[in-house]
Amino acid sequence: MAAVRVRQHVNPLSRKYQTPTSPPDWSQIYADLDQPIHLDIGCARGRFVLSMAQIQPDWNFLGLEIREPLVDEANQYRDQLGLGNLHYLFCNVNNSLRPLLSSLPPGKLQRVTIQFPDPWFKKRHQKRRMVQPETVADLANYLVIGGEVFIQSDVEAVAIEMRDRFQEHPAFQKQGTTEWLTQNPLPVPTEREIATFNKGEPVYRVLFQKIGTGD
Ligand SMILES: C[S@@+](CC[C@H](N)C(=O)[O-])C[C@H]1O[C@@H](n2cnc3c(N)ncnc32)[C@H](O)[C@@H]1O
Repeated sequence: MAAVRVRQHVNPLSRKYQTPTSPPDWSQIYADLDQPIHLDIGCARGRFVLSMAQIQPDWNFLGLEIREPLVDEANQYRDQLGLGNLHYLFCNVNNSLRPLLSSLPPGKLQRVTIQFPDPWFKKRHQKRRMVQPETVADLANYLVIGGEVFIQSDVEAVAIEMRDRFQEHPAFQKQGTTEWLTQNPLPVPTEREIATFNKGEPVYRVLFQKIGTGD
């Protein structure tokens, strides 16, 4: 399937993206709603969850992405492959995460990945970054105890900011004793991860576990 061409970056604070996405009827989406859910935030073309859904058919995978043409293309590809445990949703995570999480079957969100989010280097653009304190609080509310959040970036400052935001929340505990994980604990690299590896550049990775409610 030929890949669609889309803008590389969109501004999540622009007026176009301020209407939160309405959650779908999940029973119409997944073949088995009882399976644990893996949420991939900022999934782009979604190849990571596509492979994961094939490797782990006993999980349901949900990719969230703000560039709608990529979501449409990914869902078409999913349909061609007939995968009943994978879905992609067009949304702005910064205003749709909470309504989406609250609509999921309770107790099923077990794994979250946030991988190579757009860095928005300029100070005045940093409000556009995906992992804001509210993002962490929402994930703390809806992940199951023992659930995991895996984050990675090729931009050290972005990785530090994400890591610190999760570390500051009492519901989350960083796993491992080293500052950064040396290996990806998941069996599939993302497209951006492969590109970074091919350039010989470092990746900064952290795994968190939800250990309590944080109240
Ligand atoms: C650099 S790409 C990384 C894609 C993929 N995770 C990877 O590692 O290859 C970041 C993605 O996050 C998406 N994104 C950025 N802000 C978003 C937001 N507020 N809501 C949903 N997706 C967003 C971008 O459109 C882009 O596709």
